[in-house]
Amino acid sequence: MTSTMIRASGLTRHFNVKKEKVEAVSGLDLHVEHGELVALLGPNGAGKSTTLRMLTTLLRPTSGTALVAGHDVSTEPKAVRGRIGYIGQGNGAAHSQRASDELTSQGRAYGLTTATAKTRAAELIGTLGLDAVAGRVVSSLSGGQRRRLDIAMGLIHTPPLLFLDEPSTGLDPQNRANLAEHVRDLREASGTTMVLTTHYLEEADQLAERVVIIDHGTVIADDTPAALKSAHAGDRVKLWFDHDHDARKAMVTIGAFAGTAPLRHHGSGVEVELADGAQLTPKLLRALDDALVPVAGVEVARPTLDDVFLSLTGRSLREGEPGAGEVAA
Ligand SMILES: Nc1ncnc2c1ncn2[C@@H]1O[C@H](COP(=O)(O)OP(=O)(O)OP(=O)(O)O)[C@@H](O)[C@H]1O
Repeated sequence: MTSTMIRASGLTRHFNVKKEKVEAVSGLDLHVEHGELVALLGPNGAGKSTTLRMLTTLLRPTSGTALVAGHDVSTEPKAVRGRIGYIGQGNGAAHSQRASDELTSQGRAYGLTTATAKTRAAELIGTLGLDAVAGRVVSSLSGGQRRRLDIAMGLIHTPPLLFLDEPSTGLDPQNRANLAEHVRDLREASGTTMVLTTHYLEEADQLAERVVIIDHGTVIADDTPAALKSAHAGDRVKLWFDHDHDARKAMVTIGAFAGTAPLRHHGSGVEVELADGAQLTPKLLRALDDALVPVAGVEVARPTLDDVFLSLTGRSLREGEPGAGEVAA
């Protein structure tokens, strides 16, 4: 049986910055069912954290409504807070308590008895792979361990709904993968509904069952990663040529072959989007051969969520990252 965990309608939040109105979130709608793992994905400043802060009652909406775990965030904030866990950006102050004690204290703060808090802390230490460091002071933990402790802190009172604001920001790829694995295990073991924000495309793709893409404070797409990719992006075929003039010549053949499919040209590389790359690439190579354009290399890649974002907005989520949008030679 499913039931609605979050129902937000027309959620809006403005900020006044030096007499100018910043519309951080504008008319955002979001539904999350019990047991789902949903990622809010979007570029910097898209409004993900502001959305999370409204859903967790840390910030009042300017307008719109949100029911979270059955309660209204504006009129029943206390009831909402008792039913959720929230792991914000940069939690985990450098406390001098031992990790296990920190967790037990947090449980006591939520009204658990000492015995229950200790049992629950031990369970979470096990699930999150913190056994080896449970007796160490929190300030001595690594970034990845600290982040897992943050998650344990957010789950100590066994909330049915957990919010994680950019849980893996600042972690290296290995720790990011490790954290993702723990989040998945936790969810499988407990059935906790989870909503996380991220600007890591791979994280959203691999971890979430549903990805809600946010841009300029509003939802621009909402579906499973696979459905988003098949609806908004085809396969990416990258071709390399020995000379720039070959690449330019190839553009003519490819343009005629692929019709209106988007083309990107960078130096001696060309990128083309084909609905079925596996089937059409050999035909494309034959067409280039017939046109006497020698191809130096080819690669067919399945679309990523970045391709989806690009197709929806004309921008890359990776803008600003080295090599973004280029076809490497
Ligand atoms: N307290 C605030 N005062 C003024 N402007 C704010 C405040 N909080 C957020 N904003 C602005 O609202 C917009 C959305 O910010 P938000 O932090 O929600 O984005 P985000 O998607 O979480 O970005 P990031 O991925 O960088 O964390 C940004 O333009 C930001 O500068």
